[in-house]
Amino acid sequence: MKMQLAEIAHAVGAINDFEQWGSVSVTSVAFDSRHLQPGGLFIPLTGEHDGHQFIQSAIDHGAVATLWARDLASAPADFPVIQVDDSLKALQTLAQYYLSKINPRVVAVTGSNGKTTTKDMIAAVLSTQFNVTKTHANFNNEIGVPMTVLSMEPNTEMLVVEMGMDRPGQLDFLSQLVSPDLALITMIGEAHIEFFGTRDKIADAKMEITHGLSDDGVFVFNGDEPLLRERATELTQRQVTFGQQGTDDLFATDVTGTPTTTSFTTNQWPEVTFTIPMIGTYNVNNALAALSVAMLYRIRPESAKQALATVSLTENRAEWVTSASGAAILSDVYNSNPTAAKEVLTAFSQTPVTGQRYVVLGDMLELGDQADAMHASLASAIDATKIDHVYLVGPHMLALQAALAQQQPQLAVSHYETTDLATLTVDLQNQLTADDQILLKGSHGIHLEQVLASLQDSSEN
Ligand SMILES: CC(=O)N[C@H]1[C@@H](OP(=O)(O)OP(=O)(O)OC[C@H]2O[C@@H](n3ccc(=O)[nH]c3=O)[C@H](O)[C@@H]2O)O[C@H](CO)[C@@H](O)[C@@H]1O[C@H](C)C(=O)N[C@@H](C)C(=O)N[C@H](CCC(=O)N[C@@H](CCC[C@@H](N)C(=O)O)C(=O)O)C(=O)O
Ligand SMILES: Nc1ncnc2c1ncn2[C@@H]1O[C@H](COP(=O)(O)OP(=O)(O)OP(=O)(O)O)[C@@H](O)[C@H]1O
Ligand SMILES: C[C@@H](N)C(=O)N[C@H](C)C(=O)O
Repeated sequence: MKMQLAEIAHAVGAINDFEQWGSVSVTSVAFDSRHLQPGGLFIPLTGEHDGHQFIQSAIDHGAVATLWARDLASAPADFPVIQVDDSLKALQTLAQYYLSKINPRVVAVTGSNGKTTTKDMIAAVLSTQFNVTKTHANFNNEIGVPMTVLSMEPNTEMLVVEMGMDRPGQLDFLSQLVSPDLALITMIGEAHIEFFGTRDKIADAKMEITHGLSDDGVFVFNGDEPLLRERATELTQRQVTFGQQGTDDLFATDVTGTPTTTSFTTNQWPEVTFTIPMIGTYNVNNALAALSVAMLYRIRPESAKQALATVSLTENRAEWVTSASGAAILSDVYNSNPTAAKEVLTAFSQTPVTGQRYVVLGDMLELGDQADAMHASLASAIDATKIDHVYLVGPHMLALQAALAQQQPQLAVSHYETTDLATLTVDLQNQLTADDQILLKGSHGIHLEQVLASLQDSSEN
């Protein structure tokens, strides 16, 4: 971005006299002082601590100005300050102003699973024809979405923004903030069901992404999900469905896979075989979502094919890496919930291996009073004839351990507390050989990425 401080001050409704600094040029924003770039505007937010206390760090990292939601007397002397009532609201207001200034077409993506993967795929296919800005990593909430908007270069033509939620009303706010031209829902699972109770209520909350959709906008969704089909009938906007069934506008045919790629054709372009660098039929759905957007924005299928084949994906989403001992690790450690865990367990169990197949499953969080039943249900995706040892982490996984003991008593199963990742790591390091493969899957809060890092670290093995 490139704006003068006077323009920013007017946009956010500054309550102090900023005129003396009006010509200061701002080229980026950051809410973490450690991420400030020279020319940046510091936006102090309040988390466990108050961000205002890091103003000197922000200045040291190159900040040329700061928002300030505290008394001016506490602000740094002789430094450009824009005083506001609420810095988070100011961030969001500034983003809305900047969005109207750049005026890109906006594609908004949500869903219980697949948001980040689909966002990356959509950005890849659109980038063959447009200047695209997309959400960085998983920046998808009331802080992440405005940060994404403000990361746009002035020549941005398409903004692909991921929207997350774990409470009703959050997507309504985010959708109204960016007024999408295209709203997309990948699927309805069980993520954060603790705060909703049923998948119906999750579907209601996900549909909020259409609240900011323009009248001539388009709603794109997984047509294989009845909860979405029935809710889509209430919309007046144009709709496009994708999925694996012949009733969808865009559906896959002839799906084939290898451990590292999945290929498919579609009803819309039967002569074109698409290949994605990912395991799992579920990722075909993410690619179909992206191809639906490509179709709507008239991207040539050959261009979309090339873009998907070389898509740059966010790490730790069914990503193959190698352990220090040479074993193949399927890292799916960013997050977990029942649908996601079953999908990746099924895909992993089908990959050819010369050695052993191991699975590490961390607790799935935010499932509420359904947690134990949902953890036990993973047993249906674990086949003792294909998996040699299951390592479980967390209190909820005790329910799965009990289910496996009852249903497949011959299967080797170990359980660890969430505070016991070091012991699990040593046990795995002692077990893994170059012929083996291992799946790591668990909720963000279980931090299996620590186990992953240790397994990859040759100095530890
Ligand atoms: C409020 C905030 O800023 N949080 C960020 C903060 O975390 P924390 O509270 O621990 O900060 P501190 O108390 O340490 O510091 C307070 C502030 O001071 C800043 N600061 C600190 C030290 C320093 O030296 N200099 C500083 O300037 C600091 O940055 C704070 O602003 O810091 C963490 C580290 O930087 C951030 O990770 C944290 O950011 C939170 C998680 C956040 O929301 N970040 C967004 C950009 C984002 O989109 N993050 C996504 C995850 C979003 C997510 O979880 N989505 C859910 C669905 C939506 C749920 C929604 N209800 C929600 O709450 O998010 C999903 O399922 O996908 C991401 O990073 O992946
Ligand atoms: N279409 C899908 N259907 C079911 N599961 C999926 C799908 N896409 C991805 N997953 C699973 O969800 C995991 C997370 O993928 P991704 O990060 O793209 O989703 P997300 O919605 O952004 O997740 P989060 O909300 O946790 O950030 C994947 O590693 C995979 O296990
Ligand atoms: C990443 C964050 N949005 C999330 O899903 N947190 C839950 C509790 C988790 O850690 O899985």
